[in-house]
Amino acid sequence: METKKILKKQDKLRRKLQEKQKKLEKEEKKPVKVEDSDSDSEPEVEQVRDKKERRLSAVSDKQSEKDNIKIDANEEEKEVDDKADKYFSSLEFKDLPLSEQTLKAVDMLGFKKATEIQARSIPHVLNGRDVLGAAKTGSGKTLAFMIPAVEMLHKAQFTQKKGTGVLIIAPTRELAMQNYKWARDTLQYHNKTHGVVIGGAKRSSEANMLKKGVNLLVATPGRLLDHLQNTQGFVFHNLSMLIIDEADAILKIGFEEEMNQIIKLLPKERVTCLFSATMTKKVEDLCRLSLKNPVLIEVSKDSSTSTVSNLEQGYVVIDPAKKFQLLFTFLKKNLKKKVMVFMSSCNAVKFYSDLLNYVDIPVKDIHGKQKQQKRTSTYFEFCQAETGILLCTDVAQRGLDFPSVDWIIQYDPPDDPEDYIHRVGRTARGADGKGRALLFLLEHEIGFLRYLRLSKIKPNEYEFPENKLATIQDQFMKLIERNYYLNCSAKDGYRSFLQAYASHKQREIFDVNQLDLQKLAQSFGLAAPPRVNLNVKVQGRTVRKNKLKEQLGKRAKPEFRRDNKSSDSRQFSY
Ligand SMILES: Nc1ncnc2c1ncn2[C@@H]1O[C@H](COP(=O)(O)OP(=O)(O)OP(=O)(O)O)[C@@H](O)[C@H]1O
Repeated sequence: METKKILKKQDKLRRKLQEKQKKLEKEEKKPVKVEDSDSDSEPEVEQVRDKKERRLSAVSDKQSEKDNIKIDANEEEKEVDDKADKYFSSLEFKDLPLSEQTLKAVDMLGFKKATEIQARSIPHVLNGRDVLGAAKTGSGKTLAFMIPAVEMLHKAQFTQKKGTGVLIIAPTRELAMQNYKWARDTLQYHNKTHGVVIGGAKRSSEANMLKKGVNLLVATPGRLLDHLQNTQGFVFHNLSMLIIDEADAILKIGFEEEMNQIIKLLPKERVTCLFSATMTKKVEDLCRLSLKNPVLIEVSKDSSTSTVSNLEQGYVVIDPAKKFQLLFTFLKKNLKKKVMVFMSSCNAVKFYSDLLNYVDIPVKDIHGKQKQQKRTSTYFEFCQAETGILLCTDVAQRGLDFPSVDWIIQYDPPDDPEDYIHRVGRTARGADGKGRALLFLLEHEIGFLRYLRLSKIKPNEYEFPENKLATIQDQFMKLIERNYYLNCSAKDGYRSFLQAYASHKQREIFDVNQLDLQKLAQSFGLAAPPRVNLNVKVQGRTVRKNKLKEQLGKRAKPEFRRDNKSSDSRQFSY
């Protein structure tokens, strides 16, 4: 019932978007001759494709990850082409060889023109080519694979008996649910069956559904492998299309082994589409394993920025003791906006969520330690909300399409520039999406800006005058001192923050030894840093640095349990 309500609301939002899009098109038509740009762009697309294809085979010739990155970086420096930033292509969906049912569904969704990534990849997939795709956040990658997937089922006249014809694998449960929603929308005028299997959901009802025959299946890797291996009557030998969404995130989370096993179990004769924001060594390995002679489609590769142009981004250098004060002041001023706040650990999200709700700043939270039901309902609630605050870990960083988010706050730093891009990509989505992002940095973390710049991310420095910060620190500390529950929660949050910090990917910048623990504790409302059972340096006292790093590193290892292969337990480590 709830899902129906949500879908209605989302349809309303989509209609709004459609109106805006029409307006935008009208404006676009004035200065730009679409026909001209189109006729120019065709050969260019081919050229780009040839070049990329050559590069892809070079990659499969076991070129090292390092070399590959170097080549890309050099090209990026040379070719600065902002034209690649345009959102829509000149291709209309009606010009594609699509079934009436799919065209009707796309029309119902309010879409007329294909985005760049859609225009470039749909024709290839329709022709049965494997595709390796990359484009900026919010550029419409989902429909780029969903439309040909649905068309394939239609053309092959898939019946329920034939079982699964299309399989879409996504890294997180929320992204799987979102993909499933797109699948349902795109399939609404076809008579094909569809379903979703995700960790945390009831396995037995999923198994029953699979036995009946699910033509288009969306899944997270752990649960999928479980069904592939253990669900009798799950027919997947007719699989014709495999889609791997956010491949780099799937591997980053730790699903490499599952993915290898899944690929081994699936029929070899199929079309495969793999979408990935970054080409890491692991993604290359997965490409080699799963794709056959793919077309590489990269949109906006040569753009001067890695983030979308409608995004205003800034950073602020903040004293750790004032971090929460700044967050509080910001949220208080933006209660009528839609804001996402990223933190580095589940316990920190939990603490700040408890605290803010306690002091009457209503916030929702999403993190990997919650039950799936709670995660799902929060996800849908925030999708529907026109305003509101969501505190989250990186579990909400990838692919999620929350409509109209105004602000992305990175209260704790991301792991790397890619994570930065995905976090800020939750705003300024779609053709006319606008948004703002703010990164909190401590003094010793400023070096991270250099990494961001290398990845073509150039946030501006923002300043927050101290006298404008809400004077809440004393009350905050008193509250944490007196309230037993909040006190325990604060200590857990503090410990988890430290562990996350100590396991940071770029430890030379995010160096745990540089943290002023006294001040850090204050940002959790604690008068003194709690014992973490580690010899952490407290204000200037250096304590066996190497040993500390070793200990922190050991303790801070992700909580992945190798023995729990069949559930998506790794998602809980966020
Ligand atoms: N052809 C289109 N015309 C107008 N809007 C579109 C079109 N295709 C997609 N959109 C809108 O763009 C938004 C982003 O789409 P989508 O979630 O597929 O992006 P994405 O590229 O997968 O982003 P991310 O990298 O963050 O996962 C959606 O809200 C969708 O409604």
